[in-house]
Amino acid sequence: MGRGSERKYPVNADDFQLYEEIGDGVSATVYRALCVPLNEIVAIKVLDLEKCNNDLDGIRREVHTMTLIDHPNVLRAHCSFTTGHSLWVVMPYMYGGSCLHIMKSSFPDGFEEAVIATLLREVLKALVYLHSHGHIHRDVKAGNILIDSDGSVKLADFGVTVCMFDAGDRQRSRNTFVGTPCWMAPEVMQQLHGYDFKADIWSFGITALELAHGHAPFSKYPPMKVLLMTLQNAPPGLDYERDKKFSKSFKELVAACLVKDPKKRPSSEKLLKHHFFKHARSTEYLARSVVDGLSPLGDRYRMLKAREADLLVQNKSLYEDKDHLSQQEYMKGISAWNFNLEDLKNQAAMIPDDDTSNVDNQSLLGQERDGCSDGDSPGEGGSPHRTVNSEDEPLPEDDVDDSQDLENSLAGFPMKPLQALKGCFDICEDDIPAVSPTSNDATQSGTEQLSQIKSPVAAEDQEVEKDDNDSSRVNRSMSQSFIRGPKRFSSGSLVQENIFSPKKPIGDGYREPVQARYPAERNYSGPLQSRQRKDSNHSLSGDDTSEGAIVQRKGRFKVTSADISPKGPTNSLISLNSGAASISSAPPLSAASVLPSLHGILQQNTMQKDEILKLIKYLEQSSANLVESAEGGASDSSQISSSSARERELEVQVLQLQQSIGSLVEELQRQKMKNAQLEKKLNFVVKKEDKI
Ligand SMILES: Nc1ncnc2c1ncn2[C@@H]1O[C@H](COP(=O)(O)OP(=O)(O)OP(=O)(O)O)[C@@H](O)[C@H]1O
Repeated sequence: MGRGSERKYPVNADDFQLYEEIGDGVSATVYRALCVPLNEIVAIKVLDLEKCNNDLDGIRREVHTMTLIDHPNVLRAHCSFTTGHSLWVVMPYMYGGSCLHIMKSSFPDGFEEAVIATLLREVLKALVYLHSHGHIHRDVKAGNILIDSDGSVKLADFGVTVCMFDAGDRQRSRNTFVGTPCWMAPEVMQQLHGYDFKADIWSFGITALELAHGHAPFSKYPPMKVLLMTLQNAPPGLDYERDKKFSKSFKELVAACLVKDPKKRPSSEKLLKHHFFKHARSTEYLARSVVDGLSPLGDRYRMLKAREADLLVQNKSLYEDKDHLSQQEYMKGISAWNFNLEDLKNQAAMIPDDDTSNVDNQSLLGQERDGCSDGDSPGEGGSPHRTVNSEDEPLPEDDVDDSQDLENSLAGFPMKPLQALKGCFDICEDDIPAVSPTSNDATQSGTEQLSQIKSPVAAEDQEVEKDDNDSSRVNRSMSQSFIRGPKRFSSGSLVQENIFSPKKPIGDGYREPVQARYPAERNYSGPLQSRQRKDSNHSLSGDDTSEGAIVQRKGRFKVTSADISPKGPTNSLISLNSGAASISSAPPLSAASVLPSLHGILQQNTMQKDEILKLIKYLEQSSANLVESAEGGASDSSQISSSSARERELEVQVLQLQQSIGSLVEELQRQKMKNAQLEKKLNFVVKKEDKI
């Protein structure tokens, strides 16, 4: 090994003096070290080969790639060698360490825009280089963006880099499932059609949010949930209200990257020309504004480790008797790039029913581990308490509480919560389009719909938790809506908002107060569907966001061409409710502008119908299981006394489920009617257009 640089680096451990630890990852520990013969400070990544021997190929690939690359923004290995059971990879020492560590220690709420623009420009240069040489990085994130004392930026960690030009046939699409879930593109999660370098563009967009907020969207959640949220929710983005301090062009850049359809994402080359990078400065600026004043990397790393350990101790009592598998699952999934959906699902199936609080507590720890400053963030740290409470007894605000995890929502469900979750996975995995009413680029989302049906009082109660729980709503819309009976039908992307609470006014009347309460200074990322809708900048301009150009505005909502993806627009419910009326009342609309959105709506409608049918089936099955288990329980005399309360509970739940099914059937019929109406309108517009 060792076609490193001009200098000849020794390939013997004795020639290096290891100093303090400066980082660790899933597979390795990184040390600051002295290369004695060259009298040069280096970083050495020490990989325990015994631990990684199931992925020796991956390691070889990483090291090989690291020694071949030659770009100022890509971290290149000087040399590597094995010693004992370890592989040592000798690299340039980057004084500032990773952006993740810098944020954790000094910028918990993220960086200012000029810094972000500069960092991202440098990372993008690295990506342009890698992509043009046939590499997908596959692990773009703040933890892999290293800064040196002079402000130079390098993209590191080729543990998951893969060459697209394998086997001479320039294979452009991969079928392996690798990546860190929060940063992972939906197509990588789906494992359906493989993925290409556009997966890096998604991760790049997530990294942009991470740098802006101090943590990645969904980072507080366990991997299973991250998967669900990424697949089901509208893509995360910068919010018009909450992210006021950021420019329109930044919002556009993020929106351009975080489009679920990889084909619609710009290439790294195109992205580099985005006008957002006019905000970028020189790398000396980074040195001055970010690196200067930082304590030595080793000290910072030690401090962070200590904080992490404290947090673990603090939270230990909350989960120590709980299921350890779940902890492992969380830790592994969040931080590992060897991420296996099947494993995850198997693990999920093994988590016992009462694991609800566990997951949340782990999330707290995990986010600390993974660089999420949620411990400092109001609202986000609150979830463990809530969860613990909700396990014993539902909180009064549970009716409208969106902060609970999907697992929590399922806790009251008679069938095993994680079994139910597994069901969700199956739906997601096999039939993503059908379960993704909140598909691409939502301009109005489940989150918002949810907020529409919240009572004002509830909205007030929930104000503090709103930000960090946006992300869970769409997911939970399904579980909550169907599990807790009509009273709790808080809707979401799937179910028409007024169906479960027909007397409640919908629309701005309820939305406004909630939105007005966003504390402007809070910085959370998350799916932020409502933010996207509110963000009128979202895709207003910018050559790189052409797919997001506005096709049509409907009241407060806009339909963008990006919405007109094969998956249809995600503001479907509002569109469904108002679409027919607005077509006839909007005089300047041309068929050309309306048609695509109508097609989208129709498609969406059909998908919703399918989804509802699936859920009905699912609920019917669950309901049958319930009855069975209730009967089974009754026949077992030894359990009679202890299970009578449970039986009553089950009966209530059966009733609720039946009501839910009834409501769903109604909803289905209503949607069918709407569908028919829309079809009529569509035909009418088409005919009109043909005549013209
Ligand atoms: N050359 C370097 N100079 C300074 N710090 C470094 C260097 N390389 C790595 N680090 C620090 O060590 C941390 C762990 O890096 P490493 O690439 O080994 O992680 P990993 O095992 O690949 O982890 P992950 O899977 O989470 O990416 C980085 O986040 C960074 O803070």
